Order: sequence, then C-alpha cells, then structure tokens
Amino acid sequence: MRKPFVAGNWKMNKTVDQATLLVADMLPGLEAVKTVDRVVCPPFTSLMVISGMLAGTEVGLGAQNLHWEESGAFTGELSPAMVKEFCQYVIIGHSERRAYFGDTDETVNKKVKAAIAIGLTPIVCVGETLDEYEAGKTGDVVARQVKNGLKEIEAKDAEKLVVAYEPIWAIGTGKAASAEEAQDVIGNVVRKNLVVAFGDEVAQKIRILYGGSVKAGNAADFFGKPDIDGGLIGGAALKAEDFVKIVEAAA
Ligand SMILES: O=C(CO)COP(=O)(O)O
Repeated sequence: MRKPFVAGNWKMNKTVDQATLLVADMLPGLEAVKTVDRVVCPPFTSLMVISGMLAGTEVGLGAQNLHWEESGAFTGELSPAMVKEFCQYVIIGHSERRAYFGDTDETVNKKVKAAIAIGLTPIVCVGETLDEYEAGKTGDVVARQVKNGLKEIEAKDAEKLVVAYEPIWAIGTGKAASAEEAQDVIGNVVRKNLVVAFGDEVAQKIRILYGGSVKAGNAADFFGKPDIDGGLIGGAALKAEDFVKIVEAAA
C-alpha cells in the first residue's frame, strides 16, 4: 500500500512573516493526520524559519527548485546541499519553470539525479499544455517527460520518487481535470511508463499525485482513484483550513 502524499506548492507567495503565520495556522490540523505524508513548499526565503517550526513534527518541508551543480558561478541559484540544509523534498520541473525559466526534460533529469544524490526526495512534475491536450497528444507528451526526466535513475532510488501529473490547462484556472481523466493519464501513462523504466514492483511503490485546481470540495474524488496517491496543491495550499481539509481527504 502506498502512503498518501499531499504537498502544498506555495509558488511565489508569502513573505517570511506571512509564511510563519500560515504554517502556525495549519500545523495543528496537519499534525493530526498521521496516515498522510504532508509537505509544505514555501519560497526559499522562508525555508530556514519554517524548518525550525516543523522540527519535531511529522510535517515535511520542500523547496520549489534547485540547481544540479554543487557550487560555483550560477547567480540566483541554490545548490542541492543548500536545499538539503532545511528540506527533505524538492519540486522539480514544475510546468511554470518549464514555461518561464527554461527547464527541459534534460535539466529536469540532472536536477532529479542531483536531488537523489544528496538525499532529497524529488517531486517530479509532468503535464501537457492546453494545445497538446486538445490535439490528443497528452499520452505522448507525458510519456516523454517521464521517460526522459527519469532517465538513468536506479530502481533502488526510483521507489522513493514522487511524481506529480499536472495538466497545465488545469493549473490555477479553476478547471480541474475530471478524476476519471486524471486516473487515466496517471494509471495508463505515468505508472505504465514507470513500470517500463523500473519494473512493476518498484513502479507500484512510487507515489503519483494529481495537481491542478484541487480544492477541498473535489479532493476526495481524485484521491479515491486507484492510481492517484495524493495531490500537489497550489492556490488552496495558501489557506490553512482548505489545505488541512485536502490533507484530511487523502487519509
Ligand atoms: O501548480 C499547481 C501545484 O504545483 C496547482 O496549482 P493550483 O492548485 O493553484 O491549480
């Protein structure tokens, strides 16, 4: 049985003061749901203070990106070791990074390898654009992202991975995919390609999340599907009550 997993991707929201208040607000509710792995991913600037708040709790902390090199002349970037100082998780290849900041399957693969090497659990994002969706290319695009993004990862490391399927047309739009559609892509494309890459035993251990307009009201529909092991939550992760409800729906 895979343990459900729910992560909040705060994106570029919340100053340190605001982040502290939000975590203080949601922490008791999150702490109570022991059967779900729950993770918050605030901006870099808040990681240090939030890691202090989460010390001694079972709530995990994730960054939203990292660079694959150990150190050097990479202005504006953070190394795997810098992220590891505070975090257990790191989101890699979010569609916003692919669309606006040049992340590709190749750099995603480098980041995944670097995260694993330092002992971080990557949350690897895949998903098709609206054009690709409308052209019926979802399967091809997502299969390519899974295959290339996770190239040359060893099976023993792969079982700890978390993969998030986020159709780009559903992100921040209020138009979630249907739970059936999400299950279809996650089961028949993402998990199937994980089986090809790592074998059935390992693929059955990998948590696969759905992301894109998940709210307190629709979360249970997604989490009830056999291959959907939780969610990567954007907007609704910025409201303590909503995020706790979504985590509860995964229990
Ligand atoms: O991109 C997302 C999480 O990474 C989803 O964002 P929304 O939940 O705001 O649609």
